[in-house]
Amino acid sequence: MTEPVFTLSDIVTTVNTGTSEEQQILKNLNLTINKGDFITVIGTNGAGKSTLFNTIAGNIKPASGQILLGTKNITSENDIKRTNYISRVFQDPKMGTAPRMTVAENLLLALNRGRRRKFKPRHLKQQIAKFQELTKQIPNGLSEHLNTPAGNLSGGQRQTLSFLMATLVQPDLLLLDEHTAALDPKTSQELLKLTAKIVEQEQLSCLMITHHLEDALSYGNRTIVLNDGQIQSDLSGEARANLSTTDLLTYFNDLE
Ligand SMILES: Nc1ncnc2c1ncn2[C@@H]1O[C@H](COP(=O)(O)OP(=O)(O)OP(=O)(O)O)[C@@H](O)[C@H]1O
Repeated sequence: MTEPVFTLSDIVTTVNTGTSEEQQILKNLNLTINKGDFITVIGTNGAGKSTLFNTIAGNIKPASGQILLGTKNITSENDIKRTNYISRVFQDPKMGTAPRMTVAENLLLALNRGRRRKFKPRHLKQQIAKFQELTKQIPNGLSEHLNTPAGNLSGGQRQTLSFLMATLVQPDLLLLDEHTAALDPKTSQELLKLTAKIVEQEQLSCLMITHHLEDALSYGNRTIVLNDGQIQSDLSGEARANLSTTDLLTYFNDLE
């Protein structure tokens, strides 16, 4: 039986509230995310995808509506508190890692997420073998750079590190905000494959924004189409399996 891990009910998100520029971005949006759902999110520029993620992560407080984590109402919890159970990977490889800390130190930081633990060199030593295994999963040389500061990594290596950090301690919800868009095609596909592997292995619940319709259909078990601040379509099962990218493109164009 499926159980909701995250529920958005009647979410209204406005920007520039109280000014003449006030604008409703999310318009009574409803979404239920079940345990193990890997949902790809598509939509035209300005449809509200980033605003949806900002609302889920607590960066923007909705004007109305309710956000539930399981059965717990977290609508008023701030973004910092939500990092204990929501992980996010951004498009920009520079976000999500500490540039002056080494790869291994960054991973240790991620391993200690939500725990009050002081940083000690012996803790790092205890984890090195694990970190080596973890980084070896992708053939981009990250495993040979455990002692390199994150700021000196290539974009692909740094984004892999961000992704591994986001999933090292299992989050209740993983948000992938076009996390492979800034990478070259080969590196992008490698990271997408690693994403699918880890999401499945760890049975993570995940939302992934993408502009690649092929990726939107080939990864995950559900695709939602966002249009003008609402979920226009929620595709899964046979309906999704039978859809080609051409069908989806037509569909997509109909929205504009
Ligand atoms: N802080 C803000 N102030 C004013 N307008 C905003 C703000 N945040 C978002 N918007 C507007 O809300 C709309 C939705 O933006 P959002 O970034 O969520 O779209 P998106 O679907 O992620 O687009 P893209 O694919 O281009 O990244 C856009 O019209 C945008 O200009």
